[in-house]
Amino acid sequence: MTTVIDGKAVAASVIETVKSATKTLEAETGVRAGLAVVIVGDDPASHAYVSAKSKMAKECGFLSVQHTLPQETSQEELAALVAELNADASIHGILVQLPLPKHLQSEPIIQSILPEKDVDGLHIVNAGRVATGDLENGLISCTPAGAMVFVRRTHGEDLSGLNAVVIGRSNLFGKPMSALLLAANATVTTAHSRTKDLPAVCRNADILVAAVGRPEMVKADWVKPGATVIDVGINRVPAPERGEGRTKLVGDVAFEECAKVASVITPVPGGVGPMTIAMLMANTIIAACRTAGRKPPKF
Ligand SMILES: Nc1nc(=O)c2c([nH]1)NC[C@@H]1CN(c3ccc(C(=O)N[C@@H](CCC(=O)O)C(=O)O)cc3)C=[N+]21
Repeated sequence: MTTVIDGKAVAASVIETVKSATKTLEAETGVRAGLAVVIVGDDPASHAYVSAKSKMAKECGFLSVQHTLPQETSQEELAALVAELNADASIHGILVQLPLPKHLQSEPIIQSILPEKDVDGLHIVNAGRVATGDLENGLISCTPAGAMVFVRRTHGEDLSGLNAVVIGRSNLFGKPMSALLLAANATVTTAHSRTKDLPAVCRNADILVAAVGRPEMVKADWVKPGATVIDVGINRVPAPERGEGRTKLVGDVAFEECAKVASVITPVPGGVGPMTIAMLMANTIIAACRTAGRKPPKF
């Protein structure tokens, strides 16, 4: 039987841990975890994500602050807001929603966030800690951190002897995901668009992670029988079967056919997506615990 991972349920269990750690931290130290989310412009999809994050932060018991800046915000104005949040002791986590409007450079903004408040895990210091296998002192990027929760709940902490293949090599996901799997002792291949015979490489994977951004690219004959398949793709595609002009979300994995071969698989929606938001909350309580000199919870 194939297990379809319920990402919403796993995310809910992460959120429960965050809630109780938030209560304990406040009761014992008086420190209330604080998350600031910054959004620039009026892209509707970005606004939907940001409201979901702010709402979840409130549910966790955090101080939740949202800064909505107009489309015409300048680089200097955005940098000034980040500097203000860096200096604000009530804020433990800062997230600047990406992508930024075209006239703004995201890289200098992200690198100006204090690493200890970089709950997105995108600062070079946090990326470097992951790359060097130091998973104790930094903040780990939310989507790979969430995917690793699925991997740990399926295979345990130690992946010795298992082959993992990550399709995708972005700084946002593929590279940190490969580093996390390697730190857990898996034998890791990072595959990408230039990889020769990608299906054959994938068939070698006990753990196959797809993050390419191509709808339903991974087919059943790419999957090793009994493998764990984690789908990180979020692609909006036309769904004429649901009515004219309608769309739906699909992953990078052809779910129905791959589910017949895999032993564990994540769906889209309802897989990795909800975990990304849950791990943002996890990073915020981790950051808050550290500033208060408390040991953060494990996820
Ligand atoms: N600084 C920054 N950090 C991010 O982490 C970040 C970002 N910018 N920009 C945009 C992407 C995208 N992202 C998602 C989070 C949750 C779902 C999610 O919960 N998806 C639901 C479906 C939601 C729907 O129906 O649209 C699911 O997969 O079940 C998806 C995507 C975070 N991102």
